[in-house]
Amino acid sequence: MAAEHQGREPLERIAVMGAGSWGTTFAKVLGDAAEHHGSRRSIRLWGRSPEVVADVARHRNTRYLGDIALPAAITATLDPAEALEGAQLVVLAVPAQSLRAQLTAWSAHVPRGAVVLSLMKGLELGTDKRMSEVIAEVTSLPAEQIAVLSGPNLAMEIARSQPTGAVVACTDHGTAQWIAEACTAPYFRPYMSTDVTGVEIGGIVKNVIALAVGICEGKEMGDNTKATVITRGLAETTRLAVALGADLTTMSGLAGLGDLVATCSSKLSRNHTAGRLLGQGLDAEAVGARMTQVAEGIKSAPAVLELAQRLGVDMPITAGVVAVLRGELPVGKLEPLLLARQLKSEGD
Ligand SMILES: NC(=O)C1=CN([C@@H]2O[C@H](COP(=O)(O)OP(=O)(O)OC[C@H]3O[C@@H](n4cnc5c(N)ncnc54)[C@H](O)[C@@H]3O)[C@@H](O)[C@H]2O)C=CC1
Ligand SMILES: O=C(CO)COP(=O)(O)O
Repeated sequence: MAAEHQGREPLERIAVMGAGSWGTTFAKVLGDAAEHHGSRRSIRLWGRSPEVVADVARHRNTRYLGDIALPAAITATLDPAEALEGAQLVVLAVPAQSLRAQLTAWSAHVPRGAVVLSLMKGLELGTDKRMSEVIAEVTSLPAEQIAVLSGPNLAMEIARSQPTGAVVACTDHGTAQWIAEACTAPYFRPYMSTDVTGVEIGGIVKNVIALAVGICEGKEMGDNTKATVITRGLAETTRLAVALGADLTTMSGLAGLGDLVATCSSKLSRNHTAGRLLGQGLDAEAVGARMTQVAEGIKSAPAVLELAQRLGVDMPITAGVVAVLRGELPVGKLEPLLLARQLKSEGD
């Protein structure tokens, strides 16, 4: 089926770089999808922990996914070159701030014809680049070989085969379709888009807004407050996305509103959890020490704010979260600061 698009061959050899909660879960999606379609597929998962790699050989990743069974198509290795050899699709699922260094080390092993798919939801500190931009810089691959996937995709729910949607975006529709077909599983429904910027910005900024909603929860505020932060959070996400050339409709889709709602309401979300701890009075350092998995919003928030300021985009919730993270604003002052802003029309 995939061979019908752009002359691409069926997707049989995949490397997934990153054996944390999302990398492992997405590998499972790809394995279950192949099984469902009766296709042959080899999925090589690269991990940096010998314990995790040994566990995956027993079809488990207990550290991240408890007793969930992994499909037989998944094998694991500590050797990035072995994972990448012959891969038609290279899936990246490491923390955003570590991507540039890791991909630089791996890039000689990325097959030239491969498509690289980012699962990451972070903005690079210091450059304010999206992950697709970092991938393009490091690998020099053309845009039609770089794709992103985002949406309301809390890994643990998907690992338990609970149904969800997602968006695969690539400037080349055929590439997006090739990937979407390859990851369509009975519980996973991808949609396609060519709006790479919008899909990435939705995923990046919702983590910052989830920190803000978590703060509200930590301070035991009610649902009106949280709904207001979510809605105005979507407004500032949309302003930034549109200023960067994204499509407005992406923001009301799964990678915009969908992911924002999931992350801001779920106890499974690491960003939401980190926000709750901030709201309870812990400082950013203490929160970081408590987290065992990446909460991308903590590092991405200052980059989002810098990007917005450079573009002249007003992002008051993001600015407040950054001030709290930097220890410049006591968490108790965030609410009065946001409420005391000058009156404006809702559409502005
Ligand atoms: N977990 C989820 O529900 C979802 C996560 N994402 C995104 O996927 C990306 C990866 O997230 P997760 O797999 O959840 O993270 P995680 O914290 O569960 O796992 C990260 C993995 O990267 C590895 N790693 C490699 N280099 C690292 C380094 N320098 N520092 C730290 N870890 C390193 C870790 O060993 C671990 O296997 C993030 O950008 C996240 O926002 C997106 C959708 C859902
Ligand atoms: O991106 C996610 C859900 O779509 C996961 O959110 P957290 O990284 O906050 O856990």
